[in-house]
Amino acid sequence: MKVVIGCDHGGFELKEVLSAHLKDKGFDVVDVGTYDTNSVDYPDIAQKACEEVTSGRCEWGVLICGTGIGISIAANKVNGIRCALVSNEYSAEMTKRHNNANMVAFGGRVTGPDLAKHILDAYVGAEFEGGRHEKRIEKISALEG
Ligand SMILES: O=C[C@H](O)[C@H](O)[C@H](O)COP(=O)(O)O
Repeated sequence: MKVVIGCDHGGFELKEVLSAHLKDKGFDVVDVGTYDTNSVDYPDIAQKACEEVTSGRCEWGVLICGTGIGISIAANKVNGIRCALVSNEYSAEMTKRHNNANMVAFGGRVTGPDLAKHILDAYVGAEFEGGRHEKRIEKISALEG
């Protein structure tokens, strides 16, 4: 399965860790940058990564900035993207089960690498439940511009 990963300079180190982790788990990882710690603007990275998902080239994606906040806000402006900022395993699992989130965001300056890997595993291991959650997601889509 193809997945996308992207970060700004504040998320670069964690991106490297999570990208390697996803590859170890057998995912085909599309890395849209950034590729070093030079300063970049997270909305530009969010846009690139979201395009990989909305186009269907990637199934889902991971975004990382310093806090995870800016890049998730930017991603959630893109029609069709449901990006959850996650900092614990329960939320990561539930955002797949209930929100069918197609992107998860991390704060590279917030969440340590080992915890982040566990959080990502919780998301990867969960399944969307459908049912009553379908119509709620339809209502989210109806809010899109
Ligand atoms: O929400 C925004 C992110 O945390 C950015 O990574 C952060 O604002 C970048 O800050 P700076 O340019 O001071 O490294």
